[in-house]
Amino acid sequence: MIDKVPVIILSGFLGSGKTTLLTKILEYYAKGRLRPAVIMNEVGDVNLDGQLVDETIPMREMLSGCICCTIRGDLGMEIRNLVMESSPDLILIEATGVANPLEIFEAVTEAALLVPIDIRTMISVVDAGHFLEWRRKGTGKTYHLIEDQIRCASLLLLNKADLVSAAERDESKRLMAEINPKASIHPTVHCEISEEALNQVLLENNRLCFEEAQQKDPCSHSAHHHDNEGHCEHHGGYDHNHSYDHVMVYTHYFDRPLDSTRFEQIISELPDNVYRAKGIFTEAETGERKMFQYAYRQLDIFHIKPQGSVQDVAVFLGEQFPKLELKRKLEAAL
Ligand SMILES: Nc1nc2c(ncn2[C@@H]2O[C@H](COP(=O)(O)OP(=O)(O)OP(=O)(O)O)[C@@H](O)[C@H]2O)c(=O)[nH]1
Repeated sequence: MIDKVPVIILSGFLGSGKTTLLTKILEYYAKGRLRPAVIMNEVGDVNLDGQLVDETIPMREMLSGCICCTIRGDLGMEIRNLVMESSPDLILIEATGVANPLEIFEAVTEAALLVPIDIRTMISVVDAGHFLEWRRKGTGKTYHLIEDQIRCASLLLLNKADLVSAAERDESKRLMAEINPKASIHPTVHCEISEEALNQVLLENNRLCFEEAQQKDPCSHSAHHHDNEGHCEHHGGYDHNHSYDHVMVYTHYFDRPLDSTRFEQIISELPDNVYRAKGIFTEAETGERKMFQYAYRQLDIFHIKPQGSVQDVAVFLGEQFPKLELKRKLEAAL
């Protein structure tokens, strides 16, 4: 009998901390001398998060679409190639922040027809402050998507606990437990989770939560478009009406170094409907390459030595934000 390669899916809304968690899990496996492989999926056409993963880790990038819908058909082949080329002990899939968890589960289940893999668990990372803000609104595709990401996980990280008060952290935890009473919930800062908790979830087979979620809600709110009469379209196709439809991506390439003060100013003035931005640029003052990460009004900029040749680029994700105005401002910062 062929041993099945365990698959762990990392889910969570844009900027919640999935890549941060991925790097922690990879460090944890390195200590145990296990050889993981990674599939990274991005809705934009560049993979910047791959820069944060050690180049010795076998990795496949799936860009310009979402593995749960537009590029779902390619997932099986990517996993198959990864398994054949590097025989990993396990595979970690980092989904896009706008991926519907039930559909990722279905996509990986389809891939299991091509290659001997076994979905082990889904871990969802939730940005504590962002979750509470959406919860207070209580409507919209984004909120329902975050709810689904919570509902389907067996382990929940209530991340960015440093950015909320103790009372808000407790409120988020209580609300998350209402949505998914079965998952264990760990408040974290930078996804620092105990090895004991990781061990438990990674060793056990925890597919239960998303199977239950699927039974409860076969037409999940976030995955399907409701037509004007309120009918829910049925599962079956995945090239239509997806949660990712409402998210806009703008990719801007820089052909020269940037004035970093002006750039920071532009980022600090981004409208609220830009949820996420990230990129690499060359700082005009020093000539250094810098990576920036912007999520939920927080900006981090740090020095980076890119692996391979990466062009200077910024990717913005959000809903209905003015692309042209942003383009004009970015050009003025060159
Ligand atoms: N203050 C704070 N920042 C955090 C924490 N966890 C992650 N971040 C920062 O949040 C930003 C986004 O983190 P990522 O790990 O890239 O998030 P992601 O979910 O992979 O984002 P996507 O690529 O958009 O899906 C980065 O700048 C992180 O350093 C945390 O607990 N506290």
